[in-house]
Amino acid sequence: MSRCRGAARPRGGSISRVEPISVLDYEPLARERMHPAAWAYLCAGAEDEVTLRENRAAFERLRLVPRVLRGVSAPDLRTTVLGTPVEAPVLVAPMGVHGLAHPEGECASARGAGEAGTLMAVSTVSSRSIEEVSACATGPLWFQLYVYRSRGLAERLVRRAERAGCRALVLTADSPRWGRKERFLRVAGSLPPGADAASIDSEVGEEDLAPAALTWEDVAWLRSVSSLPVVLKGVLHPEDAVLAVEHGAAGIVVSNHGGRQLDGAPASIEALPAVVEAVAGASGGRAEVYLDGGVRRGTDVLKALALGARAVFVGRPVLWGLAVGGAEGVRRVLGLLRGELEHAMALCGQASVGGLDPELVSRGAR
Ligand SMILES: Cc1cc2nc3c(=O)[nH]c(=O)nc-3n(C[C@H](O)[C@H](O)[C@H](O)COP(=O)(O)O)c2cc1C
Ligand SMILES: CCCCCCC(=O)C(=O)O
Repeated sequence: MSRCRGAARPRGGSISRVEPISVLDYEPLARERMHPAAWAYLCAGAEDEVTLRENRAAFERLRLVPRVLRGVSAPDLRTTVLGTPVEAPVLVAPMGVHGLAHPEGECASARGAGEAGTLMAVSTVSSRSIEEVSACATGPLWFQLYVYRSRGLAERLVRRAERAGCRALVLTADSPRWGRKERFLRVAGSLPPGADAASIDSEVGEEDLAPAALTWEDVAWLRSVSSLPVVLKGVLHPEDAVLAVEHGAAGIVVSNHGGRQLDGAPASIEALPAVVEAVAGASGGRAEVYLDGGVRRGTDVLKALALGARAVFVGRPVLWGLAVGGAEGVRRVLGLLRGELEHAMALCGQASVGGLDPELVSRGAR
């Protein structure tokens, strides 16, 4: 399969001659610019990519039921995430090795995110070190932590993230081992140049880089070694959401890792309502719930917000924008999503992202 998703798009390069008008227009343009192995890695889901496809299909099954005559002309998209103001509830997901998409890697992505008025989560396996990214960034950063078998490495990374000014730690919980990205394995045995992991390359030898099988005690451990808020990423079961709150998580990302870990896991948007309900019960609304996976349209963002997400993270489209236009491409991708969200809110009669109701979303025709 040549594309990251199944939907029909214009073929034959015709779209590449005009300015992209939607996020999805960036996908074929990015593919033209990237090494085939890098492209396969970026696109890949795990195994048969059932969950990867389902992330999109589940959004497409949902309907928005607009309210009318509400006098909404300029919806307010501004919000906060763990107290940090953002221009819109559309954040940059932690993704490794941005250097596969652009030589400036995460430095360009962080500039693009900042210029779009939002925050970026920097991956443990970023191509540029957390110090370099922080030096380039024009907006707030969070740091995504993979805990390897060496806990000493994890603690050193946390210290570096703190010194670099990151405002939260995102602990990825869905990766006790790496998902099998067969689409990538079929075309390449290894990643092409650009796939450095600068923050950790300087720290360890290969033998330390196996992921650890974490337990809930590790969440408590992370909280004990840092005063930064901890966000748990990769939660799909409501009981895990409750445990996350009980172990002190300030936020939860409902995520199946963009379909890259357990194939057959539910779509994130399907899992969201039960997690939102569980977190509301367990934390009285203090913990924030975010979503990622398959967000490609402003209407997807609106559906997720209406179903209780405080914000969404966007993954692959940010790398498409990065490949096509560096920092400016990232800014434009985020700007397109923001513009579409604003448009959808106006058409749905919604004045602000704070006042959305699950009633806005329906599973079928009314
Ligand atoms: C190329 C690539 C690299 C990723 N690297 C990481 C990572 O280092 N840490 C992590 O927690 N998630 C990682 N993810 C998962 C994203 O954070 C996010 O969950 C996912 O991309 C969201 O789905 P979307 O791409 O459909 O928007 C990666 C995803 C991709 C596509
Ligand atoms: C050997 C490095 C694997 C990094 C995994 C990054 C990730 O979470 C993803 O690609 O997905």
